[in-house]
Amino acid sequence: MSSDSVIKIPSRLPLLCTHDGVLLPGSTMRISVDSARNMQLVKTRLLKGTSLKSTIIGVIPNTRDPEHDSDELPSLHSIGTAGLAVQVVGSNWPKPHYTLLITGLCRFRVNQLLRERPFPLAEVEQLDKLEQYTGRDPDDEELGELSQSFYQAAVQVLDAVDLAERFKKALPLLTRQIEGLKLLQKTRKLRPDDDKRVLAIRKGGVFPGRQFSLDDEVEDEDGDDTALLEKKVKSAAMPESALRVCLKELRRLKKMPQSMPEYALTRNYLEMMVELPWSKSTTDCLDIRGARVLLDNDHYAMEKLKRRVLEYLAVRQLKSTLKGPILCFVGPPGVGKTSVGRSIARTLGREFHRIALGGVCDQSDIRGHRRTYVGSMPGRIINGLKTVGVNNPVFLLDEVDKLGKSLQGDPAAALLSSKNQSTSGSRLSKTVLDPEQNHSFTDHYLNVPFDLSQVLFIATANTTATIPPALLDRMEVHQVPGYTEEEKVEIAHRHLIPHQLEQHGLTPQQLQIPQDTTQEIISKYTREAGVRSLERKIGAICRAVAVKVAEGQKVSRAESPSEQHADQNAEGKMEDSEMAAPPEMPIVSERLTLPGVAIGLAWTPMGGEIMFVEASRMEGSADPLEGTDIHLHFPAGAVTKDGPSAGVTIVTCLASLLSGRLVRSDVAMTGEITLRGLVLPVGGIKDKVLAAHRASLKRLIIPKRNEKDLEEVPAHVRSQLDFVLASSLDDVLNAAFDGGFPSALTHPQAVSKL
Ligand SMILES: Nc1ncnc2c1ncn2[C@@H]1O[C@H](COP(=O)(O)OP(=O)(O)OP(=O)(O)O)[C@@H](O)[C@H]1O
Repeated sequence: MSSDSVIKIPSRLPLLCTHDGVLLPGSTMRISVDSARNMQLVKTRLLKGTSLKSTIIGVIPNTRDPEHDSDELPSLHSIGTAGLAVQVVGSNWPKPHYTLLITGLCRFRVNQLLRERPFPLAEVEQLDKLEQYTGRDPDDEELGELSQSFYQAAVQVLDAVDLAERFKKALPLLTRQIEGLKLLQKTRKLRPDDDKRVLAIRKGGVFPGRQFSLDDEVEDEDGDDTALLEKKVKSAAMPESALRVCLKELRRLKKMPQSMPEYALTRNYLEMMVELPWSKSTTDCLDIRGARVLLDNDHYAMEKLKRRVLEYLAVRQLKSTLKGPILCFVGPPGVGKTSVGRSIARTLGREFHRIALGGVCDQSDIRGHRRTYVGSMPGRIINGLKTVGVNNPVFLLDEVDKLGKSLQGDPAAALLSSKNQSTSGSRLSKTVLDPEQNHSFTDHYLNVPFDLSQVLFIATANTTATIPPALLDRMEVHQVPGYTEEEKVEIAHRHLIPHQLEQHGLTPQQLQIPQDTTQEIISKYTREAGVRSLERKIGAICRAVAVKVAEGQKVSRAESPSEQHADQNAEGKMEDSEMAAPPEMPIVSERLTLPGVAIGLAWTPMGGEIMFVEASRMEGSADPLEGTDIHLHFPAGAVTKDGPSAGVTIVTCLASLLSGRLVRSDVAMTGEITLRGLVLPVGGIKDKVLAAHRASLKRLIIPKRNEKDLEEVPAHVRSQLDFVLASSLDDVLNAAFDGGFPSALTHPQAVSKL
């Protein structure tokens, strides 16, 4: 190595202060310059200078926060790098600045700052030399060899003037570089603990004396934590297969650095596994006599349902391993379906959990997400088990008729067994409701079977029409019909009022609601099959009274709702739209002032409804009535109308229209009609009768073959209605019109031409 290859820098150097990046000897760096001092340096020294010496400047890190870089001299680091300005490019956009290309030559120390303006100039001492390793260095063999081979490789590429040749030379070098990097990556993966060590060493670097104690601390804390988890896993009493999976995951967890995202995922999984009630259960305390008392105490009326529930419980008592049917309570809202489910849990001494299925349209809602998904979690069944903490709760699957379907799979299928759902080859996927299979229900998140055979499932729905048939097939359906007014009054006084008083912190002395007030609320302020809205109205009264009690007034008796309403409005204290003026009732008579209108009875998922059917005729060309078009209309667009039970009403409506005679306004009817004029039976008789009774109708025309269903109608309701049991169209028309209706056969134009 010749002495002239050693670079010597001037003893006085202008200083360029940098914020971003540190120039090191031997490297080349692009530096953007825009501060006043640096701009001056570039203008007066680099652009005006003519000698090689004038292109050497000192590049020194400015340790002051650039935000506070003012006119004062920056806080300069005491050591900098002398650099050769290879290129200077000026630009005015976005603001005036220069971009310098500088090659670092050697380090220097600032001995004395000679001046500060227009740019700093310093007396410096050169610290190292940038040497060229062109030959073998006897002092450092390895460095020499490396430099030699690097040099040779570089010269080879330099020699290749032809582009193809150059590619051929450069490619193997590039490939080797990539392979090297890959290898490095692989070894990092193999030794994931490295990260942790690096972290610990870094901490140790700051406090060298504590280097290893810090490391140990991290390991210890982590070790304690996983040891605790391991203990929990072992004491969770999980089945063999689940335990195996947990132990495997624990082993993986121990090897993972905490900073790895998978660490948290695995931990969460293990925490979930240990919290599940694998073998925790409550002991059934079934006493049929006690159950009967409890059911009667909790619920007024609903005799048929309570009887069936008792039968179900009795069989369970006699045969503990019963893989019985799943009870499904179907009825309008607010008739006590959920509440009966809760009572069943109480009679058995079991935990109760409600799983709302309304609107669920993704299978993973029930069976969970696989752990590969970000944010994956178990489905509602497993979550429910975690919540109740035992493996034999009563699960109420609420609103099974409102399960949706989507691209994410059919949630109903997740509740059932289905060959299409096979998870691996011929193996059937284990599903929730199938008693033969649910002992090994596999949630996607857990990925190990959980035994659901001890869970008692009960389902509720408003209608069976939208329950997927395969699901319906698994269940034993029990219709829960709506209540009569009298039943509602009883329910209100026995259950709803005491419950609402308690909810609002009132005593029975502070608020007494007389029966006739309840009756008035029911008939004028609610129109529903169940008692939900009634309960809300009672709640509204309680709120109003609570205000008065809190203000110091004593309320001994609730005013009738209309008085109360007037009172509240006068005082302007309670703006409760729930207690608005009652609708005009009965609302029937005014509608039947024209021929061509008849009242039908419909069954909807919300209970029975009276339904007007209207027909009007206009000029037209339709057959069978030459020159006449008929418009048939079913008002109340929001009420779904399907099924054949409007048949008799439509015919009556048409008969009225064509004969110009009025249908009796206190008559409602239901029944299917055949082409030959026979009346066929229909469903939902009890709900329909109750709806007619609510609407103060007097006469009901129902199919003769539905006579047996009248048994379900409470006697006092039956006694207030005049039932006409129709087997033919003549029976219907005779009962619907005052003074009867001449036989259809005497009107040849009305005979079907089909
Ligand atoms: N026969 C009854 N005896 C006592 N309380 C009743 C009776 N029927 C309903 N209730 C009360 O009415 C309220 C509503 O009942 P619940 O929530 O069980 O209705 P639901 O039929 O499940 O309605 P949904 O279909 O909307 O879920 C509850 O407070 C319940 O206790």
